[in-house]
Amino acid sequence: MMEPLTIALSKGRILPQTVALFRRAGLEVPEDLDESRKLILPSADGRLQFILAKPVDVPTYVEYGAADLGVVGKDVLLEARRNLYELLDLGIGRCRMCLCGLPDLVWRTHRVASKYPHIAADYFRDQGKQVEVVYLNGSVELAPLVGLADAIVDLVETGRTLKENGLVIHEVIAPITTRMVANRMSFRLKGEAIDRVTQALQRVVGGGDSC
Ligand SMILES: Nc1ncnc2c1ncn2[C@@H]1O[C@H](COP(=O)(O)OP(=O)(O)OP(=O)(O)O)[C@@H](O)[C@H]1O
Ligand SMILES: O=P(O)(O)OC[C@H]1O[C@H](OP(=O)(O)OP(=O)(O)O)[C@H](O)[C@@H]1O
Repeated sequence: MMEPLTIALSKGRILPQTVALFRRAGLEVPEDLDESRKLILPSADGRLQFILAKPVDVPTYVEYGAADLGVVGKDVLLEARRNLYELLDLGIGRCRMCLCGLPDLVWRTHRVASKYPHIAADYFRDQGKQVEVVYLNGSVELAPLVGLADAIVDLVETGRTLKENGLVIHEVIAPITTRMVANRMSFRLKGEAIDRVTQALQRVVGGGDSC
């Protein structure tokens, strides 16, 4: 029996859609994957092994080869800057990375709050604008409301969080979707098994493209 292909899935928001997509692609996903507290779950046919990680940690598992493949948001990939192959756009977890703030954005503190400090810093460097990026781990929309920052760089999906807090989008920095990534060595050594998974998923991703 061949060694199984290890796939790191992001726990949380995108997990149910990821599981649905894998099943639609005819890939065997353990019955209890999204309810169980287990972190390593083999598929019944023994060809795949799923590991469940925090989204932000998925690129780390894949770069070090602890997982051959990973399913993770483009936001996390842009921020993590790991050395991985991006194989497929899965077309789920669709949102936008945006610069947001109060409707009349005034630069007072010259600070921008974000859970994505690299993405924010890259954006302002490209704009030639000097700002201090302040890292926050969530509820980032709070920062401009209480004077911690003038603006934020954060994900916007429906726009509801912005609206309920009196904030608006000033610029869309990047469209975001969930991607499948591969470890560089695995891609060469386990090419056949990786191709099987990639092609199965490619057939069912709505509007997603091969990268
Ligand atoms: N409205 C949204 N807000 C945040 N992420 C979204 C949204 N819509 C899609 N996504 C995608 O879902 C991924 C996972 O989001 P999720 O909230 O589960 O993880 P997280 O930000 O690491 O959460 P936490 O820090 O609370 O564990 C994001 O990286 C992003 O690619
Ligand atoms: O446009 P919307 O549909 O309102 O979605 C966007 C919000 O969702 C995410 O936060 P999340 O719910 O992950 O909580 P967090 O602020 O603790 O990260 C994101 O950081 C925004 O705050």
